[in-house]
Amino acid sequence: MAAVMKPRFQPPFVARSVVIDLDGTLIDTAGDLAAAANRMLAELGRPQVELPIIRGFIGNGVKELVRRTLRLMGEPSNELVNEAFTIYMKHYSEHLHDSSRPYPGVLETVEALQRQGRVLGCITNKRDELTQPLLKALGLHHFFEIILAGDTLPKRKPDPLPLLHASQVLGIPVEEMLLVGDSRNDTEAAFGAGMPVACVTYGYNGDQDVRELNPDAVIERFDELPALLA
Ligand SMILES: O=C(O)COP(=O)(O)O
Ligand SMILES: [Mg+2]
Repeated sequence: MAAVMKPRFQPPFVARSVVIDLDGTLIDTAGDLAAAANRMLAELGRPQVELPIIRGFIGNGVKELVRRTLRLMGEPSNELVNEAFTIYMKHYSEHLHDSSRPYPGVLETVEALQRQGRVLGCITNKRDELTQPLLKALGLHHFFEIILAGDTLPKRKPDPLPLLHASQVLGIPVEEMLLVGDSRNDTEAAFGAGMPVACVTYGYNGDQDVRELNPDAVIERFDELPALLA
């Protein structure tokens, strides 16, 4: 059987709709995510962990971040993960935007894209109860026609389901959309859905350069995006 090849796209992208990842793409959330992890660890009587380590654990939702953090101190039981997750959620939801801010150029760019008549969406693995207040607090919420969080649908990125769902709800074919993200979860979801994908270099993809993920475009700042669009 012929190997399944990822469809290739190149700028300028049609991008009637631009769907954007949250953590590491729209908003720099690592400081607050790490602070909540350290508050959780303190409450559990465990040692603190440095920000760069926690940064590497972002991308698969808060529960996975909690599990990976605990794993630094030995394989945790599911019970411990659940207990720690409850503690984490309490602290993180109380300090969602102490230091979290949109990356440079984000606000101006989403505004410009909207003015051009492009339909905007936010597709994140972050839980809905965290996503909605964070986007509201930072003045981004009203730009998005669709917001799909990590627990909105039965599957999340890297599964293509959220992208296919957005395409269906918006009535725009996947190849006329563009996903902007920062990690392997984003590129895998886009490849699976047949959607063009651009990666930002400043986000959270562990130690790996996003260019190795083979996205259709790479940008160093969010405001380089409009130049890639038709
Ligand atoms: O919540 C996470 O771990 C990551 O969320 P993201 O999909 O917005 O990067
Ligand atoms: Mg991300």
